[in-house]
Amino acid sequence: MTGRNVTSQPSATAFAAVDPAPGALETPVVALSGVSRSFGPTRALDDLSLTVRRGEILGIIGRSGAGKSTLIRCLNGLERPDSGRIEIEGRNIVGLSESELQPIRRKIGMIFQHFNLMSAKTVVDNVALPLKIAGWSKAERRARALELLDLVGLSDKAGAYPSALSGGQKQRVGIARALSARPALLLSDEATSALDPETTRAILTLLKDINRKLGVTVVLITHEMEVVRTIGDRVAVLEAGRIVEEGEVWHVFSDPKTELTQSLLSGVRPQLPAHVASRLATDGQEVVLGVDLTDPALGDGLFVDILDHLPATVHFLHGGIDHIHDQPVARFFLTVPREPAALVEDVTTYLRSINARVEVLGHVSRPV
Ligand SMILES: Nc1ncnc2c1ncn2[C@@H]1O[C@H](COP(=O)(O)OP(=O)(O)OP(=O)(O)O)[C@@H](O)[C@H]1O
Repeated sequence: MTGRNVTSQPSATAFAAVDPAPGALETPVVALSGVSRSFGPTRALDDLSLTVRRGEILGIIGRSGAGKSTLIRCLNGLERPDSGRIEIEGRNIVGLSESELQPIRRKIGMIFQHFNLMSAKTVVDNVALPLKIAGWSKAERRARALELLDLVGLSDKAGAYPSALSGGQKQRVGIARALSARPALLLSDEATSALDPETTRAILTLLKDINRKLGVTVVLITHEMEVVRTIGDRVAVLEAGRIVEEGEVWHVFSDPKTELTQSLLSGVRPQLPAHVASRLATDGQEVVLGVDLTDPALGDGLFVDILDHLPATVHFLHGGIDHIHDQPVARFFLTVPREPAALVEDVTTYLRSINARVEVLGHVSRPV
């Protein structure tokens, strides 16, 4: 069997990058086209097309019922679409029999919100389980499982049972198990949703590390925008079984185009202060502007220059500069007096001239 040789240097082997087949580098790890899946009258996936590039971390976000779980189940062959193609490393898996799906499922590791560990098995046996199913010898699978426990920082827990582990440790075991058969693709279904913020950060750091060191492509489904923002390279927004917005994380997070994305990201982007938002009206002496800007010079004084450039009657309400994957992005709110009439236009023209996106959010009466 290929890919099961174990060397005498566990860590080196565990960290070795996944070797793609010749020519596979250009093939996306996942390519979906025109995938539909209905349950009675509900179209859970609706003519969905999506490509996952090799080596990337793709976050899939969407409201409850958007079709995220159905999508992930289609990717690992647990759900059959009514129509469309699902290619895993170039092979269409739609229509394959269970036995034909087995080797493809081995290329896909899966981690879950509630870890799904076997309570009657030790940590090392949990990690080795997929290898047992794949027919590895006892010695080989134990050696591989120990390498992976080393990779996830749990060498000292090999003989423990899951009940003796914390949530974060259980998820590390889940990650080690998912990686045991050297998958090309790791599917993460709300893997940090049951963890506290500190443990979440540690698990995300581990996932990013694994992605970079092993070259494993990661698709993560989550309702936690912070997760995508922290480790995602790209993000796809799902609504009613379709992708409604897709792009690099820093780009989508700094300039979300659809109302759905704006609403999903409201917790991780500066928002209009509540005392102003509650008073927004179609009339009032002050116009409220929302401004989004991405520019490498933002961190080098551009932000201060912009504020300096504005007339003294324009007030900065709230916002600032953030960094998403080292890209400085600014989002802020201004009030501009409605009179003189040309002022709002002058301010808007200036901000647009430096490539900011400016939105008139409404009016408020003084005092703001
Ligand atoms: N086995 C099923 N039988 C009937 N309806 C289903 C089934 N699976 C999913 N659905 C429906 O398909 C739609 C998409 O469901 P899905 O579970 O994929 O959404 P989701 O985005 O994962 O939601 P959540 O975030 O709440 O888990 C929903 O309307 C759901 O009720």
